[in-house]
Amino acid sequence: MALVAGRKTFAAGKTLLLRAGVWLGAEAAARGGNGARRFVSQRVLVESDVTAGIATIKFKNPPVNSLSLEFLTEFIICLEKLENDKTYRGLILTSDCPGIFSAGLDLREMCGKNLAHYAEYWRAIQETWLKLYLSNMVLVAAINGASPAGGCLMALSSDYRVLADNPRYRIGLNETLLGIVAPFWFKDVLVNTIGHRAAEHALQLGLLFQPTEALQVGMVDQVVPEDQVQSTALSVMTEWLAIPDHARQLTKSMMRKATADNLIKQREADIQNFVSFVSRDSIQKSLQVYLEKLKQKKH
Ligand SMILES: CCCCCCCCCCC/C=C/C(=O)SCCNC(=O)CCNC(=O)[C@H](O)C(C)(C)COP(=O)(O)OP(=O)(O)OC[C@H]1O[C@@H](n2cnc3c(N)ncnc32)[C@H](O)[C@@H]1OP(=O)(O)O
Repeated sequence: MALVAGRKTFAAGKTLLLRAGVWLGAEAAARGGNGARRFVSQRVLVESDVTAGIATIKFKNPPVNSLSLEFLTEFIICLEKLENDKTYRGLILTSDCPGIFSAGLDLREMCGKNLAHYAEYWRAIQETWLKLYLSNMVLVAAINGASPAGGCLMALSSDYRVLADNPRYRIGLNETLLGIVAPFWFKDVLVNTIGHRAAEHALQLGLLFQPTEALQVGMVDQVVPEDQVQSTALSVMTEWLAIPDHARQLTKSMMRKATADNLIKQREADIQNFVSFVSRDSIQKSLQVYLEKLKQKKH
């Protein structure tokens, strides 16, 4: 296993520093005789079935798979590796943390840090989304836990969503409940998925949907018993992979390009908006109060 500290070049000529300990070597994979490979990185587990051309990424950033900068850095590297390796045509996104798909953005990255950190963090969030949303692979989200805000965005950026039937696993863009605002591109993805009226309702109220409601509003495509999430994701994937890649990829791009371009053309302005919004005293206070509430919930 190669443990390195290095630099990763992102769009717009910017760089994101890789933290020491980030895994870089696919060669670290344990290779089975049956075409199965398993890549191990600290926060992102990649299992793959080479014969089927399907990889599974399991988020492994306990306790709640928050999208910390370190997690995002590893995740982007894994995504790039899979995207560039023509072996893989399909990718399943799921969680290794029981009961949580992802708690969304890591609130600690947005609290009490300096402006340069907020900018670096937001660039990584943008990069993650663009890579997911525009992936040439078929993406199926096997949502095996709670999926608020940024966690929901990751699921919404997939091509198909299977959610475990557990009323505790709520999904939605709940930003307003934190006193913050979902950025326009989160909103665009939600509108593309559930339509304008339902999105307006959900976004203003910060609705987190239980599985049956999420299915009803079109936020997920299927709700299945918890122990069938992975097998259902796999059979959906097989169905999607039966379509010729070039035709499906061009169609996906036709459907998604305008939404992605909307961010790409104003990435720097979007970063500046985020930095000035999140660094306001009132927003810092809201986020701190929210974090404190989460902590106190236990006691
Ligand atoms: C003018 C317009 C300009 C616009 C500019 C942009 C504006 C900003 C846009 C930002 C968009 C934000 C997107 C987001 O994703 S924000 C994050 C939203 N996430 C949440 O609200 C989820 C919060 N968490 C929970 O609800 C629960 O933790 C959860 C259901 C996920 C799990 O519950 P469980 O009971 O299992 O676990 P705990 O609540 O006890 O949590 C365990 C510990 O984890 C900490 N925690 C939880 N969530 C987060 C998080 N998102 N970030 C960091 N830390 C988190 C929690 O505090 C516990 O910590 P301790 O063990 O230390 O107490």
